[in-house]
Amino acid sequence: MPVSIDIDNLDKRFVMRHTRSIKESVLWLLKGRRGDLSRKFSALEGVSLTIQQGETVALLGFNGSGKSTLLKHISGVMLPDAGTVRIRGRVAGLIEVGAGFHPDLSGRDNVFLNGSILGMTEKEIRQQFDSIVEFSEIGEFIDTEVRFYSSGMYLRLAFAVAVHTDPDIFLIDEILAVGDEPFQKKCLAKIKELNEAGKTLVVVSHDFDMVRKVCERGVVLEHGRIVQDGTVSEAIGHLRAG
Ligand SMILES: Nc1ncnc2c1ncn2[C@@H]1O[C@H](COP(=O)(O)OP(=O)(O)OP(=O)(O)O)[C@@H](O)[C@H]1O
Repeated sequence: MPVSIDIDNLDKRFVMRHTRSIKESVLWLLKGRRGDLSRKFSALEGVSLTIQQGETVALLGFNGSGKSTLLKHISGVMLPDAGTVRIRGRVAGLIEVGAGFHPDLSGRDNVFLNGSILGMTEKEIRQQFDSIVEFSEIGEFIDTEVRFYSSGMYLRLAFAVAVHTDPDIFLIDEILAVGDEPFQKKCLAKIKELNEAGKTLVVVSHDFDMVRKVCERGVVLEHGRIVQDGTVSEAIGHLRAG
């Protein structure tokens, strides 16, 4: 199987922002602004991961362990401080509800906007449009500005567009949680269908039941480092053992 995602020695550091007391700030100014008021910390450190085409991978870990940051690097919306991420094929990501949507535009216009961001041509979007709207079950709200959508409605439209882009790699961050149960079931069935067609899937979730249903491999992150990489059951076992 060819490699789908190849991550080598990835580092990402963020500035830790602190609110400072007036006294601390004045002292800092009096000392000639010496020293740094902000501290950096590593959200990802030396992360290397190779995912083959067609694999289903869950990124697991406690809050703040770096899962979403890693997914954002795979999707390309975030750039590393060091290391490389190599991707083979088209990536579609459901990473933040509403990302890639313009609030002042209707659902219809956003399908075209989002579809083109995800690499579809206008002709492809026109051909798929009815099927996208049908999958989303948005109905007549398709001509409403999306600022009036509920988070579940956003998800429905975003998911519908993403699966119609024919992605080679599908990334999902937690957001299925905002869908109601029937829609979640429909999404899971669609995800399975994509995987059976040989697509690669990377999921970030705290929902172990869902993760067990869709993923075979489990990668556990702890303080920005990979501490376990095996079957999804082994990964969940590792987390439960604390
Ligand atoms: N844009 C950013 N600027 C500064 N710090 C950030 C930024 N994005 C994430 N972080 C920090 O990086 C760390 C990892 O965050 P991340 O969202 O990747 O964790 P996570 O494992 O997805 O957590 P959760 O399970 O809570 O969603 C956290 O400490 C977070 O505060």
